[in-house]
Amino acid sequence: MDFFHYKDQQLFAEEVAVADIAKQYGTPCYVYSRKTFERHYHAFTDAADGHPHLVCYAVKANSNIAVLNVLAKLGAGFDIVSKGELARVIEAGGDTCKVVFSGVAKTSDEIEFALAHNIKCFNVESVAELKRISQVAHRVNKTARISIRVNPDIDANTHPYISTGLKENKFGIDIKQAFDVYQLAYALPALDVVGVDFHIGSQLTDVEPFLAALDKVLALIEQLKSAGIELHHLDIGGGLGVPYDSEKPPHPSAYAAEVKAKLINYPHLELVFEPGRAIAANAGILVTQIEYLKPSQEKHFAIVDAGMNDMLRPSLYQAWQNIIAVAPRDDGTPTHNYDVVGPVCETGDFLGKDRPLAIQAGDLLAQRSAGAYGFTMSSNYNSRPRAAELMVDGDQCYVVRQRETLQSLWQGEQLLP
Ligand SMILES: Cc1ncc(COP(=O)(O)O)c(C=O)c1O
Ligand SMILES: N[C@@H](CCCC[NH3+])C(=O)O
Repeated sequence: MDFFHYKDQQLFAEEVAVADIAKQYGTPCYVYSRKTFERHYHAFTDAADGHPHLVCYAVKANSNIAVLNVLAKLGAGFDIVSKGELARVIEAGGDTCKVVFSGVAKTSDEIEFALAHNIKCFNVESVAELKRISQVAHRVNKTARISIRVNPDIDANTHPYISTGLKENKFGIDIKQAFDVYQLAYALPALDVVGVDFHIGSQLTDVEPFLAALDKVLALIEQLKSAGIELHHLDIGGGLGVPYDSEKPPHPSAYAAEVKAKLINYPHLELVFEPGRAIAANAGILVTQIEYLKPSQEKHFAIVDAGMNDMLRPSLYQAWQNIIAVAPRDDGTPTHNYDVVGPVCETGDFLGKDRPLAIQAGDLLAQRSAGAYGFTMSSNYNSRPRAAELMVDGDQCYVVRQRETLQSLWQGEQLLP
């Protein structure tokens, strides 16, 4: 069941017509489905059932506080990468004791803030960071729970910009050095070594790289065990892909089943997941209106009111996301292959290329799979106010972030005296 579906030639988000949302709140806008967020979260918790687990939703995918609140109410934990994301989790009513803190550049201020909120664990990405966490925790008289994020040097077979588990990537500590780093962690004050972590990349469509990384990490766990170091949790990161096009990533249940099979001898090792995209991507669409059609000898352009500042993924990663008509026409309008382009003054400003569409100026389009890394990667480039975010829940639609005002574009800026 897709909560974005057609009824009487009209696209609906749950029980609300997307055209009505666009009419009331304007375009471009992001429209999310609460039920989809809930279903995707439960896909992970159901899949992990039978093994101790915690699903820490990766806040970076979609950090709207209504989204975080929906997940917090289901008992989710959160994977954060900044003080700002932790502040959002707190604002959304999330339980900070279920927060894991990833990222290569945690500042002392961020570490102190996270300690004050008693987070579950720091996923440590370098020896220098380990020492800093120890120092800060010692200074504020707290114990920091830590896990080493290892870099297993596994090719995730994904776009190079979102691959994170190769030697040449900046993330994690080389798994070959991990044993020594654990020894160091034991020797440093104010640290409690609780886990191990890896995250090898995003939009993985195959379970094999996860399992290859897991094998390496289980070997490390064994090595640590024989040295008397017993870990409480294993964090396998996020990264599970979604079907944007014809990809066939494993369902969370198939993925978790294979992971659980590997953990058969570790019934007490808590399994932590950090999914972002798999929960959020297909829980949202970006709705945009066609301003102009511009046929040229070479191309048909559909010029829409959403640009790369609203949705960066196609420009940044040449990512493909489906673009569909909100009200498909059956009035004989010809179908052409359109480049769907935005208003931003960049040649790379497009939502999709060569899309067969039967459209007229003024029509509404929806870009699918826009719930993850859509609004969170948006900007004010070209002084464009960021789009509104709306969440549908059954037959209700709520504004969960208002469209930015013009004044907000220069808020905090100052003229010289
Ligand atoms: C450490 C970490 N955890 C989790 C995620 C979430 O990844 P995804 O959205 O692919 O599930 C990311 C982003 O790639 C990440 O860097
Ligand atoms: N921003 C990326 C995912 C990056 C994940 C963060 N490590 C995307 O849109 O696909």
